[in-house]
Amino acid sequence: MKTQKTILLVINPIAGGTDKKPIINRFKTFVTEKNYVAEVYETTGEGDQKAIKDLVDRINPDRVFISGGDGTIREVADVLKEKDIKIALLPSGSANGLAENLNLPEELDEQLNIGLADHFMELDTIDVNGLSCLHIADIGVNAQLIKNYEQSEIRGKFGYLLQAFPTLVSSKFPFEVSLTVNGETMEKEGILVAIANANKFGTGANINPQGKMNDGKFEVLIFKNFSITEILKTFYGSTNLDPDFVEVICCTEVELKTGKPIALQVDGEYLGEETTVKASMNPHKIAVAVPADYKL
Ligand SMILES: Nc1ncnc2c1ncn2[C@@H]1O[C@H](COP(=O)(O)OP(=O)(O)OP(=O)(O)O)[C@@H](O)[C@H]1O
Repeated sequence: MKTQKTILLVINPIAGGTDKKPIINRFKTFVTEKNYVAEVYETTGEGDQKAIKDLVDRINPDRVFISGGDGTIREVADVLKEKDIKIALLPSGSANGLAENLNLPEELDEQLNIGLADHFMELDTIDVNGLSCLHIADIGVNAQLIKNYEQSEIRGKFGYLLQAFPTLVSSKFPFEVSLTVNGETMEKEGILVAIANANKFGTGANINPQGKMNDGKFEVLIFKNFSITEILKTFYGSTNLDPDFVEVICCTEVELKTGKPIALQVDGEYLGEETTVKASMNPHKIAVAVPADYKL
């Protein structure tokens, strides 16, 4: 008798503030009908990486489905680093940045079909202060916004919106930053410095139109000021942002130093205030399931 392969679902029950039972139940039925064994791990927020690692070592899944926001994807990718296990996404966070960049459909069954099919992208991973980053890390206003959101009671997109105003009037911005990139050190001033593997934030704003998630490089984007016109352009996916608003440097390694501690976020998760951020391209890539018509 042929041994059945196992598909693991790692799911964050609190992501996006929605009930996850429908996703878990549908996942179980769907993969069982396709003759796989379904295994589910629900994150607890404590010691998940160790627990997932132990589970993966024990059950040796054929691939791992991840349901949550980018924070959950990042944590699982960290565990699977150096293991040759493919991942698939069932987005359920409040802002699903990575899924937005991969053009994943909204419908759960379509996502499950893509996850079980054989179209993959070898996604770059960046090390940011020792953590894996698949999507976008940044210091400045966006990270501050995520911090304020995480401390608030309201989840979901509305929660982000509510935090926008107090964040934008904070006295911390703009800040001075020294960047060492491509063998050169430069002094800049900005409101946000992003280290971007992907193009878009989870809100859909296309901050890095030139970025490719599988080219072995990332972009450093220095947003210099608040320009409503340019911010709106990012929302409409313009590939033509004004250099007075954002400066873009393509590289494989960067060091950022700020005079005062500035909020840092990696893939949607606030990581505290830092004065130094080091990022470098990790030689390890992770295969992620993409729609058949996804253009690499
Ligand atoms: N059961 C749980 N209880 C509390 N926190 C949890 C639990 N499981 C995971 N977490 C925490 O959730 C965070 C990751 O959240 P994730 O990014 O997946 O969702 P989100 O914040 O709703 O979505 P997004 O990042 O798209 O805004 C991590 O900090 C993790 O420790």
